Formats: sequence, C-alpha cells, structure tokens
Amino acid sequence: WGSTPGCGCASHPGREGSGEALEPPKVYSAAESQNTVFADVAPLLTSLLDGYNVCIMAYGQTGSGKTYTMLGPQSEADVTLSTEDEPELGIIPRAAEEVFRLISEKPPGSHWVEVSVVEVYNNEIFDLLAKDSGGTVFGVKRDILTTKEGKSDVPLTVENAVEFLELVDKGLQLRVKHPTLVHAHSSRSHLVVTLTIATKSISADKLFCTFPQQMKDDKLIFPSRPSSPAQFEPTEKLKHVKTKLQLVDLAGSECVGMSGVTGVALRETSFINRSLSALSDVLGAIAEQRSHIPYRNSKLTHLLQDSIGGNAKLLVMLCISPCQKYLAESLQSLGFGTRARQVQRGQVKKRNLPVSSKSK
Ligand SMILES: Nc1ncnc2c1ncn2[C@@H]1O[C@H](COP(=O)(O)OP(=O)(O)OP(=O)(O)O)[C@@H](O)[C@H]1O
Repeated sequence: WGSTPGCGCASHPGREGSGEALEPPKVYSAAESQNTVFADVAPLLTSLLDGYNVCIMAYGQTGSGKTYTMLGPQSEADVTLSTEDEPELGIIPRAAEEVFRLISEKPPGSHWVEVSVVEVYNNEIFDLLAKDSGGTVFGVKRDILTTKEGKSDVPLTVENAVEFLELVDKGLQLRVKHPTLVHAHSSRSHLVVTLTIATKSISADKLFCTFPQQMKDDKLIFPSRPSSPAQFEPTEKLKHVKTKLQLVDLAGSECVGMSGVTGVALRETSFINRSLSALSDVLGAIAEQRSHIPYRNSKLTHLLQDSIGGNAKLLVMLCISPCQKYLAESLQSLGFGTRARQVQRGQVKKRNLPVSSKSK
C-alpha cells in the first residue's frame, strides 16, 4: 500500500520537571522532506556533546515509515545507505554526520566515537558487527553488559561518518525481515545503533587552570609553570567521560489479524508486541515516578536503560498511517506517544563537562 507520513511527535523530557510547559508535538505530513524533520532533531545532538545521553526512536505500526524515518528508503535488493539517496537519508546517517561535524569543532583528539549495531530479535540481542575468524560479518548473540560507565555492548571505533555508514550497512544486511500482508519488507527486529562519544576530561577538583594546555598520551602537558600556587597535578590523569546516542528503529506494533502472520512470523510478532508493551510500561513507570522501573522485563528496555532513564533526553518519532483502515493501530501509537510525553523527571544532569569548556 501507499507509503506513509514521516509523521512525528517529539518528547523532550529534559525540559520536564522544571515546571516549563511542554511544546505541542510537531506533526509532519508525508510530503515533508527528511531534511525538514532532521532540522528539528539536530539540536538534540548538541546535548550529547554537552554531557547528556540521548535516545531517538521511531515507533509505529508495521509499514508506517519507521525505517524510512530512521534510515531512509530500503528495498529487499538494496538495504545500503546509498549516498545517491542523500535527500532521502533518514535520521541515523544524518545524526552521525552532525555528531562528527560537532566533534570537528572541538580540540583535536579530545573526542572519539565508538559504534555498535545490534538487533533485538525474539528477545535476544544479536551483535550485527561481530566477525568470524575469516573476517566475515555475522550476527552473534550478546548478553547485555551494563556497567556504571554505560557500556552495554561491543563497540568499534570510527573516525568519520563514512566509516560509520559502512558499518551500519554491514549490520543492515543481517537484520531479520519477513513479508507480511501489511508490509512486504517488514523488519522483524528492533535495530539499535549506538554511538558512544568518549571525551577527555579532568576531575572537578582540578579546574583552576587557565593557561594553555596540551594533551599527550592521555596526560595534560603544561608548557610553563603557573604564577599562582599549584592547584593541580601537572600530570593529572585524564578521565574519559562517555555519553551515548542510541538510535532505534523499532519493529512495528502489529495486529495479527491484519498482518496475517503464521508460524515463525507469528512467534516474532508475539515477541515484538511484548517488548513494545514492556517499553510502554517502562515509560509509564517513569511517568508515575515509581520506585521500581521494570527495565529488566525485556532485553529491549534493558539495552536502552541508560538512554531512556536517568540523566537522558528522549525523542520519540511516531509514525502514523494515513489510512482509515488502520485507525485502531494509529490510536494505539498515539497512546504510546502520549505516555512518552508524560514522562516527568527531575532536572536532567550532565555527566560531566568536556575538557575544552572546563579549562576556559
Ligand atoms: N515519508 C515517506 N516518503 C516516502 N516513502 C515513504 C515514507 N515513509 C515510508 N515510506 C515508504 O513506505 C514503505 C514502508 O515504510 P517502512 O519500511 O519505513 O515501514 P516500517 O514502519 O519500518 O515497517 P516495519 O515495521 O514493518 O518494518 C517503504 O517502502 C518506505 O520507503
């Protein structure tokens, strides 16, 4: 059937809890360009370099335009993010380009980027970038290794947006897709692309230095002695502060009667619907400020814990079908969006300041 609107509404919990009224959700028509949508998304990426974890996710019924919104047009024959489709590229490639542009404005060597591409399929996490001994990429099942540093998967370092796109392309070849009655190229898994930005930073009690410094081998080098008494260790070891951008193309919420799935696909649908309902429960628990947030009820919410809970900013793109036939599904998606907008948190805290702003 005809394609869908890249309809989206944004939830910015970062402003909530401050008593400030929320902006009404933005609505985009099907004809709106990817460029216009991204122009509204881009400011959130500045927060990433300011020390916040950020999550941008697309939610909606199967076939409603989530993959188009997050990645760009995909066909069975070609799932690559071709630069020929540049005007149609979605949020993920554009976000990577913007992150590297922002980093290029920082002191050389002060930031680096690690990437992981995983899919959550039937409540299991598969690393789509893992290689076998011959160097061939294949999906490997992973456990979530959540640590205090927020490292929850196995990342690779990338130097620029082109390297990033090459990795995402490789991962996309392995993503599980099956035809359904609603969508011929239906994604059967949640795709989670994570960019971890590591920033060299000094500890808070060593912030008095106001003269030029350089970095070498993770040490601060001071070219001359300060005139005031030493308020720092000249060879103070730098801390690496990590913030995380998680870009999520969720599998579609699906009514079995409509999609006509049976067998393996029916099992997939059941896992998809259960994990989406776990995600909704987590947002509900955060919104109600419950003491226990059920992140561990599904691998999806566990994987996203750092970027939807705690000190994080979340943007939800809701994809809504223009077809009257799918009214019930559209209302269900709007219900999810309403829940996301109700999330109330205290003042969002930055993880730390990057070295460039601290040393001014
Ligand atoms: N705004 C748009 N402009 C042009 N084409 C679009 C737009 N949104 C979606 N499409 C097209 O509609 C079809 C379905 O979109 P898409 O694959 O993004 O759906 P989906 O929500 O990811 O589905 P599923 O959950 O089943 O994977 C695709 O052919 C896609 O290219």
